[in-house]
Amino acid sequence: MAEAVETMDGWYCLHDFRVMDWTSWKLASEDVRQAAIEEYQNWLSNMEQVEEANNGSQLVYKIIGHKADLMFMIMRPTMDELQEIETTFDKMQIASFMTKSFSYLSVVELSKYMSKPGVDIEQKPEVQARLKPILPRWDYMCFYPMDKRRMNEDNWYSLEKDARSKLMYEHSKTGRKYAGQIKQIITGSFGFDDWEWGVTLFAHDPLPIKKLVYEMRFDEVSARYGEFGDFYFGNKLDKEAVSTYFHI
Ligand code: VOV
Repeated sequence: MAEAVETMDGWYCLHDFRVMDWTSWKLASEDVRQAAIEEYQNWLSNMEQVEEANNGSQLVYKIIGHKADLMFMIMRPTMDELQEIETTFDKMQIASFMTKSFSYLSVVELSKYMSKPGVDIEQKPEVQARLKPILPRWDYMCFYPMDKRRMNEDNWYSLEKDARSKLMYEHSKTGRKYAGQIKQIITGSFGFDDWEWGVTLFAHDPLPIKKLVYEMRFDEVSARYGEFGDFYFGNKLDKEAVSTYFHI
């Protein structure tokens, strides 16, 4: 039996996708729309305070295409907080103009493939900062879930740890070429959701995301073992731009 790699786990994470019912929104009175926007902005302000206190982080993206209109990426120290945030949001006026199209539940995960035996890197400040990240305010975001294949000869989970480490090292070399252009957050979802990992990529420009994902397809770990779900791509929706976004 192959040995599992140890993981370090940080904040819990919910990717929550909503579709806006623009027809009902247009039919609502100006007063109802205004009240819904204000309630939503207050909610965002409360969430920002949590982030300022370093107790979580969140971002909202406008998704391009028909899979969703908005994506909320919310990170908190506990799963309970995520559940509470989701319920609070569902009870708000603005949510009655939205339907839920997809969600993804996971926890920030770093594996110990790259760490030296006998060295506990988990308490290092830079590792803690990656496990409990304040999300980058970068303009573009790409999210997709993925699995490692378990099929005939190509079974990631029966590969020896050393072989997996080598493949992950090659993977990291490709990733590092995009330093400064792309930030990645890998969240693990074994037992929490339908896929094994969530991949969230942030960039200042959309194109490096395409180039990185394409280049990685040729790394053995992706070419042989990668299975991918739906891709979501969006641009950031700041609190200051909320009124413009919802304006009719
Ligand atoms: C910005 C680029 C970038 C960089 C630098 C990078 C580096 C690294 C390192 C160093 C490590 C291992 C240690 C750790 O940190 O866990 C990982 C780990 C992982 N990655 Fe990665 N990855 C990137 C980017 C990156 C992308 C684009 C993808 C999607 C793959 C694709 O083909 O679409 C991905 C996936 C993963 C996954 C699923 C894991 C966990 C696998 C497991 O079996 O445990 N990743 N990754």
